[in-house]
Amino acid sequence: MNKIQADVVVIGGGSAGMGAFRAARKATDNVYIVEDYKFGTTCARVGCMPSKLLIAAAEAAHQPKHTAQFGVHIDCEVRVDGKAVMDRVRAERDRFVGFVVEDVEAWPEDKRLLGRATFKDAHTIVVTNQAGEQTQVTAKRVVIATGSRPIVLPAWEALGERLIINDDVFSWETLPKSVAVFGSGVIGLELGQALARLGVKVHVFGRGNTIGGISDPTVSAKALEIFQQELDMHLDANTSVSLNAAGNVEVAYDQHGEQGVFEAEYLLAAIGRKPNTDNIGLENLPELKLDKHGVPVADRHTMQTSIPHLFIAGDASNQLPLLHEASDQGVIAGKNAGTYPEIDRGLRRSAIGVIFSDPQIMSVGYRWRDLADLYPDCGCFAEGEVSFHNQGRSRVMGVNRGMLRVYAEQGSGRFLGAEMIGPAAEHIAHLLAWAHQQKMTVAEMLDMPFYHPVIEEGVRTALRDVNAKLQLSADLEAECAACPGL
Ligand SMILES: Cc1cc2nc3c(=O)[nH]c(=O)nc-3n(C[C@H](O)[C@H](O)[C@H](O)COP(=O)(O)OP(=O)(O)OC[C@H]3O[C@@H](n4cnc5c(N)ncnc54)[C@H](O)[C@@H]3O)c2cc1C
Ligand SMILES: NC(=O)c1ccc[n+]([C@@H]2O[C@H](COP(=O)([O-])OP(=O)(O)OC[C@H]3O[C@@H](n4cnc5c(N)ncnc54)[C@H](O)[C@@H]3O)[C@@H](O)[C@H]2O)c1
Repeated sequence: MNKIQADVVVIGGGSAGMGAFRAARKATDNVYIVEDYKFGTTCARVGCMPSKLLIAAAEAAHQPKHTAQFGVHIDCEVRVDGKAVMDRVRAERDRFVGFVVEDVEAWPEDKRLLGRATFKDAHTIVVTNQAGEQTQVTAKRVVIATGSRPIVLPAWEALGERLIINDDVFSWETLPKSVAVFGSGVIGLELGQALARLGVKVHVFGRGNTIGGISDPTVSAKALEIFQQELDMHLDANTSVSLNAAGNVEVAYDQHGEQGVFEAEYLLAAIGRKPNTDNIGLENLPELKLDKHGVPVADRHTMQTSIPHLFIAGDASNQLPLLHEASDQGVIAGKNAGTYPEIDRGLRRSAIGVIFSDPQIMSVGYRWRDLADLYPDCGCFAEGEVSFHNQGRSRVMGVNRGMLRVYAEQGSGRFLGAEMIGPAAEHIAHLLAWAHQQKMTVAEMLDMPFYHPVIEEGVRTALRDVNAKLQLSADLEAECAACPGL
C-alpha cells in the first residue's frame, strides 16, 4: 500500500473541499485533497447551475403565453424542442464545470488523490480507487467536506431506473413526457415547475402541506394558493408507488378522501438530502461527538469538531446546505486546519435563501418559526407585511402576486428577518440580508432611499407596517433580551 504523510488532508473535492484546500495551502504546501467521483462540484455539475439553466428555458417557454394582459397577442404556437433544451442545459453546464476543473488541474497533481476515503483512526485515512488500489494518508489535521446525497425511500428502490434524482435530470438527452415529483421543497418546486412549463406532465407529492420550506403560515398559505393554480399538487397525500405493466411508475394517492392514480415515466426523489457522514468510517472515531442525525457536531465559527484536529465544512456539516455557505465554511475549516493549533473564528454571514421558482421565494435572517421559538409568548417580536397584489410597479409589470413579511424586535426596533414569495425576491433578499448583517433597526432602514416606481417600495410598505407596531424603550429592550427562548 502506498503511504503518504500529510500536514492536512481534505476529504471531498466539491465547493467546500476546494475552498478548504486553497485556504490550508496558505499555511503549508503539504496538503492533499481526495475526491471519490469527479472534480467539478455538485453545484456546477448537477445542482445550482444546471437547475437554473433548466429554469431559464422554462421561463422562455412560459412568458410568450402570458402577454395577453398587456394587449399583446402572440398568435402562434410556442414549441419546446426537448432535445435542444437539454443540449443547451448540458453544454452550458459543461462550460461551468470546465472552469472548475481548470482550477483543480492547476493544483499539483501529486496532491490530488482520486478514490473513496474512509477513516481508520482520527489521523489515518485510507483511499481506495476504482481499481481497488489503496493509499494510506497519515494526516496531522483533516477536513471532512464530503457533501450530501438525496434521500431515497426504500420502497422506491423497486422502481429501478424509473427512480431518478437531480443528477439524472441533467444527463437527459431530451425531456420525458411525465414525472412524479416527490417533495415540495426547494428542488421539487424548482424542477417540478420548470419541467411543467416545458410541457412535461408533472404531479408534485408533498408532506404536511409544506411548500418551499416556508415557515411563516401567512406566506406559506399565499404560496400554496399561487402554486396550486399552476401545478398539480398533492401536498398531504397518502401515496403508494409501483411499476405498472407498461414499465411506468404508478402513484396511487389519497388526499383527504380525493383519490387518484398518476402514471409517469419517472419518480424524481426530492424529499431532502442526507450528509455523507454515515459512510466514511466515523465509527472508528469513538471520541467524535455526533448529533442525532449522526453528523459531527462543529462550532459554526471555527468548523472544529469535538476532535480538535478534525474540521468539517459544506453540506457534510448539515448546517446550511447552500453553495455560499459551503464555500465560507470550507475556507474557515481549511484555514484553521492549516494553522492548527492556532485557530480563528471565521466570518459567518447573515442567513439568506432563495428558491428560483416563479414567483421566487426567499428568507433572510431569522425565519418566523425560529422567532416563535426564540420569543415564546413574550410578545417580543413584531410582524409587518405587504401584499404585492396592489403594489405599484408589480402591477405595472403584471407580476403582482405574493407577500413579504418582515420581523423586528420590540424595545430595540432591530430588524430580525423576513420571509417572502413574490416578484424580485432574489434581489429583495440581498437588500434585507445586508441590512440584517449590519444589525440595522427598522427606523434606520426606512431612512434609506427608495426610488419610484420600483418593487422595493413594497419593502418600505412592510417596514412601515412593522414600524407602526414597534414600541421602543431601553426597559423593553432589556425585558426582551431576557425572553425565555434566547
Ligand atoms: C439540484 C440542486 C440545486 C441546487 N441549487 C442551489 C442554488 O441555486 N443555490 C445554492 O446556494 N445552493 C444550491 N444547491 C446546494 C449546493 O449545490 C450545495 O450546498 C453545495 O454544492 C455543497 O457543496 P459541498 O462541497 O458541501 O458538496 P459537494 O460539492 O457535493 O462536494 C462533496 C464531494 O465529496 C466527494 N465525496 C463524498 N464522499 C467522499 C469520500 N468518502 N471520499 C472522497 N470524496 C468523497 C463527492 O464525490 C463530492 O465531489 C443545490 C443543490 C442541488 C442538489
Ligand atoms: N435555490 C437553492 O438555493 C437550492 C436549490 C435546490 C436545492 N438546494 C439545496 O438542496 C437541499 C435539498 O433540497 P430538497 O428539495 O431535496 O429538500 P427540502 O428539505 O428543501 O424539501 C424536502 C421536502 O420534501 C418533503 N417530504 C419529506 N418526506 C416526504 C415524503 N415521504 N413524501 C413527499 N414529500 C416528502 C418535505 O416536507 C419537504 O417539503 C435544500 O435544503 C437546499 O439546501 C438549494
